[in-house]
Formats: sequence, structure tokens, C-alpha cells
Amino acid sequence: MRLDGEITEIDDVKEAEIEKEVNSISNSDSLSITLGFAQQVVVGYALTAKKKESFLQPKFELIARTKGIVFVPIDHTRPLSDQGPFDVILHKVGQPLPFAIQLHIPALGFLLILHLEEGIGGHLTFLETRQSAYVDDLKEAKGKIAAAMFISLLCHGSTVFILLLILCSFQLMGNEWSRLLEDYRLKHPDVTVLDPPYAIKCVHNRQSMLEDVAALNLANCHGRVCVPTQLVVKNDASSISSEVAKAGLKLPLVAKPLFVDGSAKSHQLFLAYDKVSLSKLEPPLVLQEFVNHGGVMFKVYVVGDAIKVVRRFSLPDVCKRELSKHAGVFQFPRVSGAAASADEADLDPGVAELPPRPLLERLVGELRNRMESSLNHEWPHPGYGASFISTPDLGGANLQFLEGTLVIEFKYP
Ligand SMILES: Nc1ncnc2c1ncn2[C@@H]1O[C@H](COP(=O)(O)OP(=O)(O)OP(=O)(O)O)[C@@H](O)[C@H]1O
Ligand SMILES: O=P(O)(O)O[C@H]1[C@H](O)[C@H](O)[C@H](OP(=O)(O)O)[C@@H](OP(=O)(O)O)[C@@H]1O
Repeated sequence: MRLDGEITEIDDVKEAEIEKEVNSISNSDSLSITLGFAQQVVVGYALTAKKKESFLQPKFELIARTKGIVFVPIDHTRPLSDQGPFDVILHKVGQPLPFAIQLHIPALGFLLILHLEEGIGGHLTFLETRQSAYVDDLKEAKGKIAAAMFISLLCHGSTVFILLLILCSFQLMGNEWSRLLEDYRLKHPDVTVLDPPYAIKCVHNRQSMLEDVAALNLANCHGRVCVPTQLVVKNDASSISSEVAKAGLKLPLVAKPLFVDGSAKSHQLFLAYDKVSLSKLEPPLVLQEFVNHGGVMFKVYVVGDAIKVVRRFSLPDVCKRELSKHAGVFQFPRVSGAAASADEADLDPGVAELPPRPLLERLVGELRNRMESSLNHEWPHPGYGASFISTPDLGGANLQFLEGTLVIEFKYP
């Protein structure tokens, strides 16, 4: 979705005006206001309960109605093409499980289907009535299912078996949503899908989301873009300590789930002060060197060409003395959420200084080019959020973007 015109900054005055306008509107009025619009924009949404609660708040819906924008829930039990018509589809329904677990999953899903006495044929018939391309994938997966079934039967007890059966159905549904949405998008090119499933795959993984960022060349652009050293651990927790030593990572380390699927679990982060305790962590995960940054971080929101930066409180610096006094792995809360705003805080200017605008603009532009070129598609300009920490001690504006450089989390809202 592209915003036209100059880079727009929604300043505090503007926000106060919107707040006043919204507060003066009752719910019923807003409906008449919407009906008064000659051209409404209908946004179909498919969001997790968590995301619906945090994103689609009543005040936001009211503001949208005053602009002629109406949000309509998508009914998962009915084909998309029987719903709408939509101008935009906004979705974040969680992601299928990582492939690493998938090997056992299809087998168990297969058994779940048989167990439900639909039989594999019945299940395929059911899918075929929804004209989903998913059917072909499932037929193709049958070979993998048979092999995985045998492995699963050999390797897992019945309890694990049942657990994986259940997990499988979620994984199959997760994939199916992406395929149904992609089918719909191809058949309805006039509808803007935010964002196309293929386009956002890379930001569901804390390793792949940074590969594009780490590869950017932003030299001589009002600052540097560095990447905190990190290590991906996909399976065996007992080998983490030796892997960390081999990779030369320096303590303390931040441990983050490898996959970012919108679940609360994907935000469960740990601070590790010693190597031995690392074996208590649960792969798949990313281990990242902790970067001292003065306890303040920056969140950047990009929609089209619009860039908005906010300051947030962050984890405090960890000094060498403190490191020698602590041992173990500690989960920490979501310290930099919206409630941790530092915009009005009285901070040391060196810490509070916002990332240079030209650097942000160049970065956003470069990222967009890389994403679009790597996808060979005209991707409607992405909306995404990114978190930064700044390490001025490296000289000048040094943005540690996500897990790539200064941006710790690069994902779409
Ligand atoms: N490499 C790092 N060095 C120092 N602090 C870090 C690092 N990575 C993460 N943090 C701290 O942890 C917080 C959360 O990190 P991150 O944004 O990666 O996780 P998240 O759960 O996705 O966050 P969000 O709540 O924004 O979605 C950051 O705001 C920062 O305070
Ligand atoms: O500081 P903000 O509010 O931008 O933090 C966001 C975060 O960037 C992600 O968008 C989270 O969404 P998920 O990745 O889907 O969990 C948001 O979580 P939510 O529970 O509020 O939707 C954070 O607020």
C-alpha cells in the first residue's frame, strides 16, 4: 500500500486533532459518517485474537470510519471469494510450524485425518471443493507423509504421536491460509493484500529477516549499519555452549526464538550471563551478542514513504563487573513496548539522539529495492516496524539494525 506525496510525519498536534475529532463522535454518528462517504474503503481482516485486540481498537476503528474506511472480519469457514468485496485484505494469522518439525508433522496430520475417518481421499475431496492449490501440495506431500509416518512410529511414543498430530493440523491450516490468500490475490489483482504471503516469509525468521539488512551497503550515508554478532541454533541444546565458544560470541547473549509468528512465545527473550546455562535454552533460537546502547532504543514505522521514529526504554547496559557477578539465563519481559515510551523522558542527548533521517530514508529505500528485486514482483510498498539500538561509542551514528544492524526486530506490524 503506497502513501502518495511527501514523507509525512504524524506530529503530536495532528494526533491531538484526531483524538479530539474521535472523542466528539459517538458510535452511531460514525456509521452515518461512513455512509456519507461516496467511496468507502472496505478492509477485510484475518488477525489472531491477540493482534485484533492490540491493533483493531475501538478508537482506531472510529478514526477509520471518519475517513470512510470500514474494517470487516473475514470468515475462515467460508471461501474468501464468497465474501467481500474487499479493497484491502489485512492478515496476520500466525505462521505454520518450522520445517524442522514438519517432517514428523505431515505423518501425524495424515493419521489425524484418517483417525477422523474422513480418510485421505475424503480430506482431499473436502479441500478440492475449496478449489485450493493446497490439494496438489498435499498429494505431493503424501510421499513425505508415508516416510515420515514410518520414522515417527519408530521414534516417538504414542503421547508424542498425538501431540504432533494436533500440531500438524495447525501447520496444515497455516499453509492453507497462505495458499488460499495467494489464490485469491491472483484472481483479484484489484484487491491489495497486506502483505502477500510470499513477500513476508523472510520476516518470520530472525535469521532470514536480517540477511537483506546485513548485506546492504550504506557507506557514507550519515552513519554506519552494523550487525550484532549472532548464531542460529536449530536443534541440539546440549551443544550450544561449544557452538558459542567456536563462534567466538562474547557474553552476555540475548536468546530469541528463531521464528517470529506473532505468538506470545515468539517474544520470550532471555539474557544469558554464562555459557554453561545456555543448555537450558530451547532451540530453534538465535543467540545474539548483547550490545550496550544506553538503555534507549528506537522503533521505526514505515508505510510506503512515510517514516515515523519513536524512542523507547530498553534493557540497561551490562558492565564487565556485573557480568562477573551474575550467572545463568534469565527471561526478561517485553521491555520496549508501547508503554515504555521515552519520547518525553529527560535523557542524555547522546543516548536520546534519533537516528539520522537520511540514513533511515536510504535504508528504507535500499530494503525496499532488495525485497522487490529478490521477489521479482511489484510488491506494494511494505508496511513494517523495525527496532534499533545505537552505539555512538563506535564513532558517529552507528545503527545496530534489528538483529542485523541496530534493528532488533524487523517485522511488519
Ligand atoms: N542484541 C541486543 N543487544 C541489546 N539489547 C537487545 C538486543 N536484542 C534485544 N535487545 C533488547 O530486547 C528488547 C526486545 O528485543 P526484540 O525487539 O528483538 O524482541 P521482540 O520481542 O520482538 O520485541 P517487540 O516487543 O518489539 O516485538 C529490545 O528492545 C532491547 O531492549
Ligand atoms: O512497540 P510495538 O507496539 O510496535 O511492538 C509491536 C511489535 O513490533 C510487533 O508488531 C508485535 O506484534 P507480533 O509480532 O504479531 O507479536 C506487537 O505485539 P502485539 O501483541 O501488540 O500485537 C508489538 O506491540
